[in-house]
Amino acid sequence: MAATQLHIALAGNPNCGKTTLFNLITGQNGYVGNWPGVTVEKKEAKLSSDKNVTITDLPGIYSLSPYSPEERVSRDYLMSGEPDAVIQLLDATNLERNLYLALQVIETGLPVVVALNMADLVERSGDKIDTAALSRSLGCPVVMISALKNTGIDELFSQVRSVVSAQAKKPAHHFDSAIEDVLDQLEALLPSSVPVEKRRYYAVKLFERDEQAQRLLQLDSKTIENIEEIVAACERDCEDDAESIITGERYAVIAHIIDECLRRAPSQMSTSEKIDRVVTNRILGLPIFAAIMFAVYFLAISTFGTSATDFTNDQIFDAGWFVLGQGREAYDEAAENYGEAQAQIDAFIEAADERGVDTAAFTEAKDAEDADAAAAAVKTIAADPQAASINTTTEYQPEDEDAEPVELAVSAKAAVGAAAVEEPDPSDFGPFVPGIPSIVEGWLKSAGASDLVIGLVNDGAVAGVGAVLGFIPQMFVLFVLLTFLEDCGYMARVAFVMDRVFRRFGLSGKSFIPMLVSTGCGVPGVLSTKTIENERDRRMTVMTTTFIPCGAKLPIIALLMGALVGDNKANWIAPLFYFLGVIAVIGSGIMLKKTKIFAGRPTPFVMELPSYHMPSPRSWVLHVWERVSAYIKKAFTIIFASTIVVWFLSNFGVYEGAFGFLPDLAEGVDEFTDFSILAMLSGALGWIFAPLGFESWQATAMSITGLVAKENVIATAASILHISGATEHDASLWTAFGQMFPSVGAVAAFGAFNLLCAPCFAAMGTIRAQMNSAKWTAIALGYECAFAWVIGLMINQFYLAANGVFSFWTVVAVIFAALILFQLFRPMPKGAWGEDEEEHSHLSVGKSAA
Ligand SMILES: Nc1nc2c(ncn2[C@@H]2O[C@H](COP(=O)(O)OP(=O)(O)OP(=O)(O)O)[C@@H](O)[C@H]2O)c(=O)[nH]1
Ligand SMILES: [Mg+2]
Repeated sequence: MAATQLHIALAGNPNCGKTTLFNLITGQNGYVGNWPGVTVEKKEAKLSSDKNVTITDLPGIYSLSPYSPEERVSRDYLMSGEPDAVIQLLDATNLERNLYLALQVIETGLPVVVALNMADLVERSGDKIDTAALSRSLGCPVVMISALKNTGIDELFSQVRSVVSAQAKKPAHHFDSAIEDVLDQLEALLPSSVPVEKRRYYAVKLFERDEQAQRLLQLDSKTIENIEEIVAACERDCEDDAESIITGERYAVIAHIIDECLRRAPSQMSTSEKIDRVVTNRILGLPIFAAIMFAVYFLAISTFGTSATDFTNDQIFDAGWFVLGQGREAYDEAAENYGEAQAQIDAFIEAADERGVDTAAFTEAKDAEDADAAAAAVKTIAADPQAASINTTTEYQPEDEDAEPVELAVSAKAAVGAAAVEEPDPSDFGPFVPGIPSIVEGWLKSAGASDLVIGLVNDGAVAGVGAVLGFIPQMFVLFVLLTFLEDCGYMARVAFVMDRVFRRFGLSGKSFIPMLVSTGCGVPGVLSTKTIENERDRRMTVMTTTFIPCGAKLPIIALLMGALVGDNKANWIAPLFYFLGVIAVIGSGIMLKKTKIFAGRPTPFVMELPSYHMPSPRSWVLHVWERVSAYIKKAFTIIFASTIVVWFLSNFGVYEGAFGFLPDLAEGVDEFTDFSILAMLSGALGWIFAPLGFESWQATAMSITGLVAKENVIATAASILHISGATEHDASLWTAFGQMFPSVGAVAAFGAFNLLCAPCFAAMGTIRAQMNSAKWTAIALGYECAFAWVIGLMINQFYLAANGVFSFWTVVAVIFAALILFQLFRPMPKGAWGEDEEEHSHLSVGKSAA
């Protein structure tokens, strides 16, 4: 190929594999999902094998007469004059439907190569396609390919190159001769500036009364009148409207082509159809979906994922760990002995102090962490006659909270013995890997860093970012499972099943696709609402779709579960938070649809169900990696920056009239963070959350930083807990987190609020762009926050009421509950659905292979 720049467009029906092909030939990583409407914006990239060729992946469309925004994107690009050639991709397992668009694209007069994708599936089904005959009928090259299995791609590009350099041609297919005559008349009326190969396209468009084409051609009023007369005459003859006439003609051409080029294998019920019988079953469909999502969240959060996350949080990002199990046991025993010894000494010193013995030397040595000096001081104190007569006992609670407390002797003799017990060093007990904080602290100390810097790095950055990274294993499991469900084709069925539910309250299954995407991330979720033509439905979907827990909310769920149920008990709670999101969407849908602003019939929902297939390992891995890496990137950028800010805000503050670094300023005060700027700022907002049971400044701070990015909820928790030293006494982040709240009800309310309130900055920006109106953005975010607050209020107040605590807020909660129930169950207001007949959704199953 010469060094000229070539632009090639990838056009085709939704879900025919355009993005898969695009990724294959450009090395990009665009979003592939096994349901229609994945790509909603065009995307460009250079061909890997030839940088002079630019490929444009277009949103899938059914026709060139645009109805929805993404159909417009595709048509405008095709007609912009930019593409030098079009690869018209067809799902070869579903030729009829796909040929409809192909004919229109061929009519545009652009150089077209038809690529029949999914060759592998066709072969498996036993169907035979005569590509030579098809090429003759369509008047352009036809190539069998498989984007997934990478076959036929070289042949495809050699054909593309030859059509680009060949003479432009008029389309080869013809309509009924009466219609062709009319089209000829219209062609004759076109300005001479329209090139010969585009004349038929514009003739057809004028026949269809396409406004855009009329405007583009800048016809004078005389010609327009003329055209109208010709079209109207034809309509009278055919007793049909112009658009339907053309549609009918195209289908007649298609029927003829299919007859000639396709030999079907004897039909039998395919495996796909058998599976669909069960999973889209009227009664079983929903319970199956619920069970599957339950399993997904259970597996991700409660099983493998949890132990891995515990490990990262409590070992890697905390104390460190033993490579061998025996080391751990021996170390634990030694640590227990040491703990007992310390308890004996402390009790002894306290008793001695009470008897007036001077214990200052010991306190000093202990503060200086000088073990030898402390031991020596104990000996000196034990020698004092006042102390020598001490003889009592003390109780010691081992680390393991379930273990019985131990009774220990407290006497001079015991203390001297205890002073000889050395603090165990993990490295003496076999291979030990220190945790990141202690490694970092070592480095910083040796570099002469101050306490402030060590605190900033360890309690701020390492604790915060580490806590977020700690959830990667869970995130990984979640995305592996979700990607599988999306790619194998199951999720497309769920959209169909949900359509039946949504339709009841006037939304269509189309609104479910954005929810599906939002399970990964709300940003593409909100973007994918573009496929919803009805503006009211689109706005409502934008408003509610981020209720679905995205990947970044998963750590919140995991943390909540830990705090709510502790270790391994009732760990089936986690999946419920996913359903909280689903219920919030459905409930909001029902309530909003009964308001004037959103009333209206659901848009008809037509969706092709793709055949089931095993996802290709490459796209599976890529997809999971894409999502996990975005999460990691966020941890090191926005979360990192946020934790630094949180650290400063929680370490600096005013204590006894002076402003400064609190650990120095308020030395010896345990809860010094209470005097921090963060505590002041968040405390001022605490009243908002008081009725929800979490007015503490810590919980408020977490909720607010969560608005920047949801990961911040845990990053901030980890940071605050490390600064205040809470996790040092307590092995796990979970328990320490739970202790920040007055009750289980408050923890649940906190979770509900943070999962349902306005999403992160990125998603809010997307909502703004999608709504394209400041007013609607405010309505959307306001609704989300208010809804979240009300749900949180009800959870906390009803929990309190169940425990016999009533207040003014109990009444408010009851009123809200009554209002919600009223709005949910009152009948649809009269006239809200308009006059027209009820429309039904259609299910059409693509011809499928096993
Ligand atoms: N068996 C098989 N599956 C394929 C092939 N090409 C694509 N697929 C699958 O078809 C599904 C849809 O692929 P996409 O590339 O997302 O389709 P698209 O045309 O970009 O869809 P939209 O963006 O919705 O218009 C995915 O599950 C792919 O893995 C193929 O050659 N063989
Ligand atoms: Mg796509």
